Amino acid sequence: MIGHQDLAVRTLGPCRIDSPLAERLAARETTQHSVEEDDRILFDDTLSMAGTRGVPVDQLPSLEPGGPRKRIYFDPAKTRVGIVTCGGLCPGLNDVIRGLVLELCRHYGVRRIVGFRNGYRGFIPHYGEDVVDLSPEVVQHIDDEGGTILGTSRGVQDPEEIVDALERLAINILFVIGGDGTIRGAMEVVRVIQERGLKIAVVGVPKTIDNDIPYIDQSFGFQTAMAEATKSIHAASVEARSAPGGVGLVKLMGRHSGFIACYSVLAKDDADYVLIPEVPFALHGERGFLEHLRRRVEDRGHAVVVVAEGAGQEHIEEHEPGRDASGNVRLGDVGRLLRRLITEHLDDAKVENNVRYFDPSYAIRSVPANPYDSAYCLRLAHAAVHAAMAGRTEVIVARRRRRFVHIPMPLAVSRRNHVDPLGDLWMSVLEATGQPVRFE
Ligand SMILES: Nc1ncnc2c1ncn2[C@@H]1O[C@H](COP(=O)(O)OP(=O)(O)O)[C@@H](O)[C@H]1O
Ligand SMILES: O=P(O)(O)OC[C@H]1O[C@](O)(COP(=O)(O)O)[C@@H](O)[C@@H]1O
Ligand SMILES: [Mg+2]
Repeated sequence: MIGHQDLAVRTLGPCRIDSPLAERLAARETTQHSVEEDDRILFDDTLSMAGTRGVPVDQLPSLEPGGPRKRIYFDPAKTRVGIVTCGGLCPGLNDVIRGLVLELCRHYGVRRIVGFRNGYRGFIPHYGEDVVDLSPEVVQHIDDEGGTILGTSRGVQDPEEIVDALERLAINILFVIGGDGTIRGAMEVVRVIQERGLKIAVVGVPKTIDNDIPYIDQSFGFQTAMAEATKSIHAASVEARSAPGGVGLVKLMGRHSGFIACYSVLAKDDADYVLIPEVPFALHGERGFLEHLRRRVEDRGHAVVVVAEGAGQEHIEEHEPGRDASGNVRLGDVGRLLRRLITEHLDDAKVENNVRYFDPSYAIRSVPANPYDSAYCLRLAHAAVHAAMAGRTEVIVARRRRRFVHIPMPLAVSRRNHVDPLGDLWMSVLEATGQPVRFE
């Protein structure tokens, strides 16, 4: 069970410098829309969960609110900042970079910001990467493009060498924009910073199109990626309805978590089946997926199947799971497997069929953020700057139940966020598709 110690945020030291934002904060108080800096945000949000703690209200587990502080730790005029993006692409990376730079420069008066190129390898001399000077002029329109102007990479790098680079460049604050791997890497960097007795803040902005980082509301870029995915579902539906025995099959990203598959199906209510990693399914037999699909095609003349890339891995026999440079398990191709099995099964049953396979793959994550995600990215960037200037470290900024909060990095990587097979989201998916609760 999560307790106080899991939610405690580390700081570099007391805040002794008046914030340039102090004047406009004077009238702030906790309301429905903001939380005062000394207040706390409750971790549990139901009576039953809070009740099982059996402690007085002021001892309930709570999170530190995000947002500006009246006094800060770093002196803006003497603060040097680094930014790095790591891991897979996600819509909104450029928005976050832009938001960090604009907030640091325009509101805090920080003048020296550098971007490290191509993820953590940008710190390592051996790769010969340059650093990029970042200013409001450089970042002004970068949000018009997908990807990240800094580049990104996978692959573990030596934290000692990363901290060497931070020391060489006299960096006081490092912003890391990345997923669970990036956060684990950042924790290693924090460890070395501590061992060397340095006062460098490391603050993360969590990035994941899979939406698999826990304790936060939907991650930035998710809505954009999900909206892109709906285009393929629509195309699959059109193809399926336009051919005798049409089956539209769409494979979407989602290694361990089927959020993109679920939400895009709810948004484009055209799918008959959704298969996700969290809900194992049987392929064969009377109550298996293939037989159910056959009956659906015979009854209605067509069907649409959406599968998350991490689903049904247990059915992929020849696959020897290797790992990518970051240590992530390489998945077998469930899309191709299903295309073959569906065709064979319908052929064997003498059901006329036309299976059309869609794999939008990188197309859903390489696009620019939509306006909702852009606004969200900007607000996350603001929260990250506020946290770092106030000396918070080993922390990510996140929105949880619509409040901006500081989540300690160890908690953010302590588990993965999954679609709960007993939860409301999966229930809605079952209602939308009409598929059975289990294929068994
Ligand atoms: N356990 C770890 N310790 C240190 N660095 C890690 C760890 N896991 C991943 N990283 C590094 O973080 C970066 C991004 O990780 P990756 O898994 O590729 O993407 P993401 O951050 O999106 O999960 C890579 O450079 C990777 O080597
Ligand atoms: O081919 P790549 O770049 O390794 O990325 C593929 C993976 O990246 C993702 O888009 C996101 O993964 P990360 O959050 O670990 O970067 C997954 O959905 C997908 O499996
Ligand atoms: Mg990851």
